[in-house]
Amino acid sequence: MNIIFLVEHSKPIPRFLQTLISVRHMGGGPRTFPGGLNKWQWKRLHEKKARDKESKLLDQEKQLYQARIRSDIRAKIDDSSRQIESNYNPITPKDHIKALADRFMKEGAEDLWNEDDGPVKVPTFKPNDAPAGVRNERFRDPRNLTGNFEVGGFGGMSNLSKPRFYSAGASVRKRPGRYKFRGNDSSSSDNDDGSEFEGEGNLGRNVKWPRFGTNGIVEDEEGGEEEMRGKKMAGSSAALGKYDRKTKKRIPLNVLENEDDLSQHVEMIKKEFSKRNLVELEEKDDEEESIMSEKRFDEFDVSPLTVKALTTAGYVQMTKVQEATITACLEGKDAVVKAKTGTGKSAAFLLPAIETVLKASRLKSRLRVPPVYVLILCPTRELASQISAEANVLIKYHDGIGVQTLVGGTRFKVDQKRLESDPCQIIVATPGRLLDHIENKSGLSTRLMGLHLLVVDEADHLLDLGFRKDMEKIVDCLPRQRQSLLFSATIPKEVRRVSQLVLKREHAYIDTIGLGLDTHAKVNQSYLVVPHEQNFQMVLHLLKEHISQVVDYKVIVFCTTAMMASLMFTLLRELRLNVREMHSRKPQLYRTRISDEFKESKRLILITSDVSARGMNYPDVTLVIQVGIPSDRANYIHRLGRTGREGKAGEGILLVAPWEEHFLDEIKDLPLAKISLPQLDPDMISKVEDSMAKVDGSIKEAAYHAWLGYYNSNREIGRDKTTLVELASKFCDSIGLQRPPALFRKTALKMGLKDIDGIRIRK
Ligand SMILES: Nc1ncnc2c1ncn2[C@@H]1O[C@H](COP(=O)(O)OP(=O)(O)OP(=O)(O)O)[C@@H](O)[C@H]1O
Repeated sequence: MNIIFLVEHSKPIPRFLQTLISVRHMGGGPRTFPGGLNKWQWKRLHEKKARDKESKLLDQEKQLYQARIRSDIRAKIDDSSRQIESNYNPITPKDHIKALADRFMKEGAEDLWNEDDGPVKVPTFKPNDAPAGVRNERFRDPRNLTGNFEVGGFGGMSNLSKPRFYSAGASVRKRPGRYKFRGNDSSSSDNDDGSEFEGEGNLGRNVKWPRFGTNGIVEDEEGGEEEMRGKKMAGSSAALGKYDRKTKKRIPLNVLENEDDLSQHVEMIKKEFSKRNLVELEEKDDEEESIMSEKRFDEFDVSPLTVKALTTAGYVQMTKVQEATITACLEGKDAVVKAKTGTGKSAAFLLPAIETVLKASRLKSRLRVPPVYVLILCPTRELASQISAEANVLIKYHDGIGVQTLVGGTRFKVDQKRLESDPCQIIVATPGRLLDHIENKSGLSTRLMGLHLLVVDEADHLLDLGFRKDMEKIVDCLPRQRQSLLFSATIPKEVRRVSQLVLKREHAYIDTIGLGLDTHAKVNQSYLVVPHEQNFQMVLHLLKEHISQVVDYKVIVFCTTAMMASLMFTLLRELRLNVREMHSRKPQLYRTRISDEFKESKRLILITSDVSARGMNYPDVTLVIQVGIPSDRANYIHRLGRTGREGKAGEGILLVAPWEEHFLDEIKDLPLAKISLPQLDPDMISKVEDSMAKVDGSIKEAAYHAWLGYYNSNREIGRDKTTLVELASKFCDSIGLQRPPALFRKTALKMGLKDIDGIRIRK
């Protein structure tokens, strides 16, 4: 039935009518559907979607089912291992006797007792009460005691893993008053090796159950002794406990000795086990620590020319992160990848980047200006250059592929000219400069519309507040149909949440660290709590010590800010150390030169700020010193990650002032050892003071301002402004400033320090 609605155009259409109209529109008649599809194509598309969904659900079911089976098996294994463990606990002779006594006090076994033996109790026998070794049904049944029966001794006591008992045919001969036990075993093993239990006596009514005296002598009720030749007859008498008339209970010495042997034996086994476990753990640690995988690049769908370039560069095997990510990345999936510092993440995203370009170029080879197929974003200029350099190594044999770097600190026009003259398919950029190009309509925006792959290196940093706005603007200019990959050594939870800004909802999370440490086990980490006034002296002391121990030393000293790095550099240069300086206040050309020099050299100390904290691959750094707390835990990990790269060893020392100790809480899961404060050489202290006096006042003033700015923005320290300013004054003293430098009124206002005692405002 057709319903026709007459709707007055001037009035808005009511919501229910809108729904009905849209329903009717879905009805029949030739119509075009989104994407220019006709009705049947649209229908088929939806049928396919439904089928895909169904198969995905089935897949999930299958995985769940397998997981359930796995967990069942694991639970069973757990149970059985727990059982085995319980058998490891040797039963004490007392418990053993009690268990035997209990057994003979079962219903039907009353007649085994004399009146003298005490009241007959009928306790319920719990199978678990039995000693580990007592498993012989015939022995359990008292009726069997009147004839021959098999006993195997107390095998459960020494055989810890599996109960072995009564292997040989020990016999009790029915002869009243006499019990003879014969055992041909050695002292160490129980009766499972064939020792014979030979007892004589009336084991029927009124039987007197034998008790054992010392040295294998069996005592009867009257104290008569019977010879016991079986060495391991410990505690097989049921007639003990408080009903034993004997005032002095004699315990066979050899039994005790054996008990001792036994416990020693158990200890030995335990030690052996723990030793073995330790070795296994160490082996596992080594295995986990190794960054390499067994796989080779040529085992994956990587172009032979890339494999050739990799081989030329000395890469044959993949690293673990490369193996873990390559399939998902090549399949075009979005992914967040977390892997430790220095484990080859750059190549892990460069390989799929190159494959993306190859595939895309095949499809759209006739375009005049090639689109940018791959965009790699990273936080610093040096890192962008480093990634470009690595990309150039990998595309060495691909003639048609080009990489270009867009970073700040270089001339914009030069960038533009290069973009026009040599259009490349891969761009490595820092967000600021890329935005400049996009906003200046240099033609790059159009080329970016053909983007296939976006890589965000150091993703947690780029999605952090400092870069967030720029990132949002950039992502807005990119096509939605693209693959996005986020890489970092640290992916805090908040970052995973905001990663939706870049990623599709359905993306892979590849974490090669898992529950392990975020740092490398081969990097020794320690911290020192240093009073403020000794900070510079302590750095000098640590450097001198390291230099004296490591011939080819290569040290990075991280300072909290650029200006603090500048002060530290100037002081250490004054003290004639082989230092270099690198931070954001230096011109780009200088930074590039220092970065290249530090890559190549040995016996050099780089004094730097956080511009060097992430991604920089300076080979063979032997020590990283962090002076003052880093901005957060992730920053600590990245700074430390400049040493111990490619699975090598390294060392990291963190210097904190007593009021910075709260930061240690943030990294309490990391293995930092506390170093006690070393005695500083008075000569060295005065040298530092002399050199500090020679440092230019403007450097110190800038350092003071930077110091105040850094700690003022620290959530913990910046909260109490009065204390902050007091600490700042102490810092002033330590760098030889007579009084705190004045602040601009505006700055003081912004920092919330205007009316705080000790803050001077510029007139
Ligand atoms: N398959 C490989 N075989 C040998 N060396 C490799 C391989 N992959 C990468 N490398 C080397 O490992 C070093 C570290 O790589 P890279 O800089 O990519 O680490 P990263 O994981 O990105 O570190 P960070 O987290 O600090 O950024 C580099 O020197 C690189 O050349």
